[in-house]
Amino acid sequence: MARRNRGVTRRERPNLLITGTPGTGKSTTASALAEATNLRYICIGDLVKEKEFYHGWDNELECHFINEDSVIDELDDAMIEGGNIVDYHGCDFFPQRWFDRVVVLRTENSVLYDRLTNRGYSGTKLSNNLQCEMYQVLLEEAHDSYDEEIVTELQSNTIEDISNNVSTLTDWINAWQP
Ligand SMILES: Nc1ncnc2c1ncn2[C@@H]1O[C@H](COP(=O)(O)OP(=O)(O)O)[C@@H](O)[C@H]1O
Repeated sequence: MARRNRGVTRRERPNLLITGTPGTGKSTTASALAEATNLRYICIGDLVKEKEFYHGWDNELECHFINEDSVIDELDDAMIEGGNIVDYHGCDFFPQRWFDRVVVLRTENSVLYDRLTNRGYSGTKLSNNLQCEMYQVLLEEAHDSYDEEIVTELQSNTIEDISNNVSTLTDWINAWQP
C-alpha cells in the first residue's frame, strides 16, 4: 500500500526493473534478488507465455509480438502496491511511474556469445542479440524512457558480479523509505 510522506506518495516497497540483452543474467539476478529481499519476481516472458499475451510471430527476432496493453493491465495493481522485481529484455512500453529503479545488465560480447550459443541461439537470432549488446540498445532505451537518476548500469560477466550486484541492490531495497 502506498503512503504519503512529506507530501510525496511512495510505495511501501520499491519496484525494480532488471533489463538487458537476453543472456546478460536478468533471470539469475532478479530471482536471487527476490529471494534475498522477499520481493515478488515477475518474469514478463513467462507471464506472456502463461497468459498467451501475444499475437503473431516475429520471424526476424524469432519471438512472439507481445500484447503490451494486456501485460500492463495484468500487472498494474501489483505495481501500484509495490515490492516487485520485473525481468524483461525491453523497457520502453512500461509506464514510467511503475519503477523506482531500472537496472541494465551488461555483458562482454565474447562471454555473451558463449552463453547464447550454449542456449542454442545461432544465425540471425545470435547476431541480432550480440549486436543489441554491442550497440547498448537496452541501455539507451532505459536512458530514453526513465529519469537519469534511477537508471543503473551493472556488469554481469562473472558469478562474482552476480553476488556483488545482488548485494548492492539488496542494500538499496532494505534502505528504501516509504
Ligand atoms: N554474471 C554471470 N556470470 C556467469 N554466468 C552467468 C551470469 N549471468 C548469467 N549467467 C548464466 O548465463 C545464462 C543466462 O542467464 P539468464 O539469467 O537466463 O539470462 P537472461 O535472463 O538475461 O536471459 C545462465 O546459464 C546463467 O547461469
